[in-house]
Amino acid sequence: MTWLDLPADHPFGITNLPYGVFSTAGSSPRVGVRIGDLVLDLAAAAEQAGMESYAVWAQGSLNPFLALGRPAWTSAREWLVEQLTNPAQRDAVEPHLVPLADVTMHLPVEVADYVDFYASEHHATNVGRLFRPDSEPLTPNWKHLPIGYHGRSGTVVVSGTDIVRPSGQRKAPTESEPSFGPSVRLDIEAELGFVVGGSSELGSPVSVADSDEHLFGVVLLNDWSARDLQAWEYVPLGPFLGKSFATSISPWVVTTDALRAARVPLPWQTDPAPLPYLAGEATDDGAGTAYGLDITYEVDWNGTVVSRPPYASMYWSPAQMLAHMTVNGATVRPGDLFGSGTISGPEKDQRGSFLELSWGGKEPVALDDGSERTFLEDGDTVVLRATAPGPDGTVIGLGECTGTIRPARTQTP
Ligand SMILES: O=C(O)/C=C/C(=O)CC(=O)CC(=O)O
Ligand SMILES: [Ca+2]
Ligand SMILES: [Mg+2]
Repeated sequence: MTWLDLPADHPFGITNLPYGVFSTAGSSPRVGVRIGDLVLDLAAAAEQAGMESYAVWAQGSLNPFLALGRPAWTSAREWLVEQLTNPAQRDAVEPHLVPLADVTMHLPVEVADYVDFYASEHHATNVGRLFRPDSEPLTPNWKHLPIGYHGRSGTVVVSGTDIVRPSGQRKAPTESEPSFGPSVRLDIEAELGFVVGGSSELGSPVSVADSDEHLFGVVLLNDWSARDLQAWEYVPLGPFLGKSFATSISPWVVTTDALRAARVPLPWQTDPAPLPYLAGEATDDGAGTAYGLDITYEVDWNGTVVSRPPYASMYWSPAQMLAHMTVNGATVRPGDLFGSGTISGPEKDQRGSFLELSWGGKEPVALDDGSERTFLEDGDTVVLRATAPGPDGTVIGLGECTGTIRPARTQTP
C-alpha cells in the first residue's frame, strides 16, 4: 500500500509506476514516474536520497536509463516502491511530486531504430483480402516468421502532436496514371509499441529466453497510414511514405515488470510449429517465455468508441519479434522501438484500423454525433486507450495516445 491516498483500482497505482519525460513551466524535460495523478521528479528525489546514479534521470529522454539494462531497472523499481510505500519516506518524497495538470509530457525515448511488425492474424487476413483479393489472404511465410518493415524513427511523435495530412502519389486500380495530392484514405493503426533497452553485440542474436533482458516496457502506438499512397507504392519492397510521415506514441512507458500479471499463453502455434529460434519454453506461470499480453484497447473516433481490439489475440509474441529482429546478428540499442502491428481481434468491433472497420471504405462507420466516416477527415481526433490486469486485482493503465488531423500543406507535385 502506498502512503498516497489512491483508490485501489486507480490505473496508475503502486503496481504500475510507468516512466515518462516531463517538464514544468520554465524547467527542462527530465524523467518522471507517474503515481496516481502526480509525477515524481525522479532525479530530484534520487539526488536527495543520496543515489549516485540520479543523473541518468536528469536527462530529456529515457535512453541513458534504458542503456543501464535490466539489473538497474529492477533496483530502480524496488527503490521506487520503497519510497512510495514506506511512510517514513513521505516527508522526503512528497516535495518532489508534481500534479499531472502542471506538466507537459514529451517524447519519452529518443527513438533509435523503429520497426513495425504485422503480428495479428486477423489484421493480416483482413488486409490481405482488401489489398490482394486474388491471392491467399496470408502469404506463405506469415506463420513461419513475424513479418516486419523498418520505419522512420525521426517521425515518431508524442501523443497530442497534430498530424498533418500527407500528400503523395497514388493510383487506384481503375485509374490509368498516378496522380498527386493529399491522401484521401488516411487511416490509423492501433498497435502496442515495445521500448528496448540494454545493448547487444553485432553478430550475436538475442534469444527468446533472453528477451526479458531487453524488453523494458510498452507504449500505445498509432501507425498513421495513408492507404492510397501505400497501396500504390508498397510493391515489392513494402510500406514507405504511406506510413513514414508520423507515428504517435503515448507518453508513459509501462514497464514489462508492471505487466507480469497480464502475461498469457500465445494462441496455439502448431500448424506450422515455428523454427526452434522462435519457440518459447514453458514457465511456471503457464505463459511461457514467448508470452502474449492481456491488454484491451479502446479506439475513440471524435468521442465515439468504434472498436475494442484485444491484444491477447496477437499471434506472434514480443519475445519472438525481438528474437527474429536480431537472428541475423543485427544489434539492439537503447531506445529501439518496435510496433506489434495493428491489433485486430476476430470480431468486427475489434478491428484496429478504419480500413478494416469500413471494409475498404465500403461500409461507413456511424459516430455518436450522427456523422459517418470511412477514413479520417481534417479536424478528426483519434484517441487510443488501454488497460491490463495487474497483480492482486489491480488495474494497469497504459494511458492515452491521441492525435488530431490537420489539413495537407502540399497540394501540388
Ligand atoms: O498487408 C499489407 O500489404 C500491409 C499491411 C500494413 O498496413 C502494414 C503494417 O503496418 C503492419 C501492421 O500494422 O500490422
Ligand atoms: Ca502498422
Ligand atoms: Mg507510421
